Amino acid sequence: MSDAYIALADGRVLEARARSPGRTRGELVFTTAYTGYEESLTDPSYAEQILTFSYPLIGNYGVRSERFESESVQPRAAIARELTDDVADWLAGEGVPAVDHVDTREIVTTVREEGAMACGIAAGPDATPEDAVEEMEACKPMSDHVDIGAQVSVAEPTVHESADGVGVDVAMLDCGAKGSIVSSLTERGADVHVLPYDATPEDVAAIDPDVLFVSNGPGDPENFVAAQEVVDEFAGELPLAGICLGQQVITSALGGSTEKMAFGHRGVNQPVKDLRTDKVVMTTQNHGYTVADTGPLEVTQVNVNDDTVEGLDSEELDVITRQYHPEANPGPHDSLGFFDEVLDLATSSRRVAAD
Ligand SMILES: NC(=O)CC[C@H](N)C(=O)O
Repeated sequence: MSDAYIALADGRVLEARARSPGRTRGELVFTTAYTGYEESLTDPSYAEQILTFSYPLIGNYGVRSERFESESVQPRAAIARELTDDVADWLAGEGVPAVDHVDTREIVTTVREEGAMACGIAAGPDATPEDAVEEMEACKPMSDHVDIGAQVSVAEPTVHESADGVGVDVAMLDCGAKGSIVSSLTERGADVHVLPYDATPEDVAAIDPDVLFVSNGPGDPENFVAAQEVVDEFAGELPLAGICLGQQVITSALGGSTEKMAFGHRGVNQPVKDLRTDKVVMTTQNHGYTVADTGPLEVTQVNVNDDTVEGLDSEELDVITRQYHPEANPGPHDSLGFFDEVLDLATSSRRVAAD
């Protein structure tokens, strides 16, 4: 007998097995990643979403906190064909509902055909289909989470110093930053000054940084109004860099725009072509919005599957951004050189300014 229910916005209720009890709701999305489940489940960009794994077995190499991207589990719930006890116990300990023994192919096909949608879950001995439907009906569209940054950002500025400093100071607007983005910069010798998502231009100026970096983050990039204002203030004055939501926020701030995709890109084998070299690399991705109008920025990289914007640069404004995740663990690491380019931008523009 089923003890878990998944209610979809199209009216269907799927039966499942409760692996971590509770009731919740969120935007239903899927990832095709077959590895990196600890990283995905702690990626702040999944806030307010219910994450379905299309790979059938999740948890086969345990759970280790060294691999976490943040301190807590970020999606509101997890769905898989089969979750190991390691993952189920971890999620239960964190109070995050999880279900398995469900046909995840049906969920993936539905999301591919109908788009990311409202979803409700009820799991546990007393769960009913009506509970799941009630949750689904209370689910808000992602763009209605106007202050989602507050859920995932640091509350106070935090400095991550590099062991082998090269004298580069990065001011990072933390819109829900993954730990690997910070460590990819400190490993290359940068000191990273992490600021709350709603930091002011004065907060950034006080650091006197060599580059302003906008992190990844959850939800609709147009809701990150304060970050857009900071970018607008420093455009042309400081080099700008960003990943995922960071690319979207920088583009909007400079006069471009973003739009919601039908179901987004979430996985570890998204092919990206660099238009300058014609080289294609494999990338990890997790986004549901995309750049629609690039404003003053030049498209340097595109997705081979659907031509969406993957990389933007501006020599004039000293901007370099990526829609995908060069830092992703466990990988692929084909595009890690992005962080070297960010540091080059920070140091070369400083030299020019000093001349
Ligand atoms: N990983 C991210 O930064 C995601 C950005 C944004 N929330 C999107 O879904 O497109």
